[in-house]
Amino acid sequence: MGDYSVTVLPGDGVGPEVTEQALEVLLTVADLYRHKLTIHHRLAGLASIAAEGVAISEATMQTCAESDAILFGAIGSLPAHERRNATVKPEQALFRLRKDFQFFANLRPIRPSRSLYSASPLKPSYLEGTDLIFVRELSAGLYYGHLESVPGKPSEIRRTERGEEAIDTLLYTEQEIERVVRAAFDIAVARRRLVTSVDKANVLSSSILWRRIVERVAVDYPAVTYEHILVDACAMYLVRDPSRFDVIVTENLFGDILTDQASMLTGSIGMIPSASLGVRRSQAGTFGLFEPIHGSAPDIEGQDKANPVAAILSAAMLLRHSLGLHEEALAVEAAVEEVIQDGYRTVDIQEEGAKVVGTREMGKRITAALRRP
Ligand SMILES: NC(=O)c1ccc[n+]([C@@H]2O[C@H](COP(=O)([O-])OP(=O)(O)OC[C@H]3O[C@@H](n4cnc5c(N)ncnc54)[C@H](O)[C@@H]3O)[C@@H](O)[C@H]2O)c1
Ligand SMILES: CC(C)[C@H](C(=O)O)[C@@H](O)C(=O)O
Ligand SMILES: [Mg+2]
Repeated sequence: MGDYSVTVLPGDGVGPEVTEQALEVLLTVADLYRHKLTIHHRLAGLASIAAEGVAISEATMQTCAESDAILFGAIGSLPAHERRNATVKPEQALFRLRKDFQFFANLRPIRPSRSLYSASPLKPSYLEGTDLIFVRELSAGLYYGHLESVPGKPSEIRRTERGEEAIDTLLYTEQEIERVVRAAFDIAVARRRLVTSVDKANVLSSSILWRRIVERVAVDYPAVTYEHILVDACAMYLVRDPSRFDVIVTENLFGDILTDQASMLTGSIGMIPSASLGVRRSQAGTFGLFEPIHGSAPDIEGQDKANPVAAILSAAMLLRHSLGLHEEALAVEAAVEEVIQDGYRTVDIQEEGAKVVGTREMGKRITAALRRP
């Protein structure tokens, strides 16, 4: 029996709806295995801006720092054009969490369930055997050019004599590349031992450095096969032959885009969880942030339509990676699979003959299916 603490940041839009279900699962599994779980509920994103004027407060950052893990929903719900000129943006909460806690490795597993093959736009024959994991670099690259901590590396729109111009900076240090590449090779050792490094080395300097560092790291992993592929070709292979991949490692923006695309192999973006990990150890694992890869889904907010599976599987990743509770994580994953096999579907994965249920009922059924193996 362990004693753990988790900070919960439900965020905006469907964030609170799916996080409520994930939290119920987490509390139930903790109960089942007799662990003590202390939950700190805090605000992030628009919810925090409305209440405290900032996307995430110092006090909330401190609470996160004192926890074993962070369970995150989603942030941001206004259409981007409505808040284009706002200086305080909900996304800043994520950037702050990722940068301050150095969450450099973002794991996004894509493993289509056989029971959901017909929910995917791809034919089942293309999906068979697909089991891959993205390791997306998360704390550097284009996303961070705007930070004052990177002087002279701007991200801005500026006026010139010829009109406006815009600039973003894609900066990677060799240390930032090496640590995420190493994380990918470490993961591959325990899987099918194939790393695919995705870049745009035919154009970008940052990708040329990235490739060099992959070559250097690979020397330490003689049992792992690796390949380099260009990001545009990767987008094509993900649809043509997804089962060829095992571990895909790539920089921040490429990883953001490719993972939303790859989510459709499972039928919906509402199915894909993620773990954002750094170097800090928690009492039995690695301190991390766990969230679905989807956003606040303003188009379905408040309608009990969001698929809670991505959030629930993120809770499973939290159990595994930050609390070191492997059996408990498997119990959550088995409960999700059981409910799907029983034919329950949220609208995003609905198929002919399926029993379509809302966010709450899907969550309730998964909670009810939890048992100790
Ligand atoms: N990590 C995060 O918090 C995160 C991630 C992505 C986007 N965002 C933010 O979310 C807002 C909306 O962005 P967007 O519309 O481009 O992306 P989105 O992921 O919110 O939604 C894209 C589409 O997927 C659907 N969808 C998303 N999650 C779903 C779920 N659980 N079940 C069923 N359908 C689901 C939505 O209804 C929508 O049609 C933006 O402000 C964006 O910045 C936040
Ligand atoms: C909200 C946004 C900044 C974020 C990202 O691009 O990293 C999201 O799309 C994600 O995938 O977590
Ligand atoms: Mg994204």
